[in-house]
Amino acid sequence: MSSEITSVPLALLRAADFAARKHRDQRRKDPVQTPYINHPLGVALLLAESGVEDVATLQAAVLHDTVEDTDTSLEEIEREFGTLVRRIVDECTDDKALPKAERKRLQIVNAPHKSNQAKHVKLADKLYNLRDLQHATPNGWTPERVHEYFVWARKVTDGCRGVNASIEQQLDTIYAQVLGHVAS
Ligand SMILES: Nc1nc2c(ncn2[C@@H]2O[C@H](COP(=O)(O)OP(=O)(O)O)[C@@H](OP(=O)(O)OP(=O)(O)O)[C@H]2O)c(=O)[nH]1
Ligand SMILES: [Mn+2]
Repeated sequence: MSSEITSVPLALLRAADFAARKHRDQRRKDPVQTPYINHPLGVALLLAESGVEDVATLQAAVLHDTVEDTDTSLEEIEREFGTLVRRIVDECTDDKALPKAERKRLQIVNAPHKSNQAKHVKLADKLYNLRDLQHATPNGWTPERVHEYFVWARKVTDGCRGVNASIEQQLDTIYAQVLGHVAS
């Protein structure tokens, strides 16, 4: 299926349908328990609004949390969407078997070595989550935890710089608002 020539709308809607089914029982951590699917769709929308037209990148954005947060395997992603989308999703997937602090550290260390496409997805993922944090505090998060997420996200996105001026500008605006100075 993945090797068939397909239309852009079909490719994107297949990814959206797949992700919606995989995330169907999940909610965001905000007080109103927004459906989880709003997040990956919003990440892909941020990319499209920032001029990204690469279909594999947009599909990977829609699918980026399926392997990390649902029963989806990378083999399944490859079967449905091909090897390129699989690679990008893989690059955006934390190893949940590792302790949380190690996962967070590895995101900072590994960011500069990721592909251009994965850097796009990671930048938009963080932008979406930081905007969420500005609108509502996730259930159970202290102000310190929220602040730490901003500080950590900046370190990850610093390692992804140089791929999309629009998203990086939007991130800098948030960092200036919240952390008081822009990234160098
Ligand atoms: N800001 C915010 N985040 C929420 C909300 N609901 C779910 N999340 C998710 O929580 C993750 C960030 O929370 P953490 O405590 O740092 O990470 P963890 O859930 O993976 O342990 C993000 O995962 P992620 O997308 O995989 O990204 P990341 O862990 O790589 O940052 C984000 O998508 C919400 O209401 N607001
Ligand atoms: Mn995400």
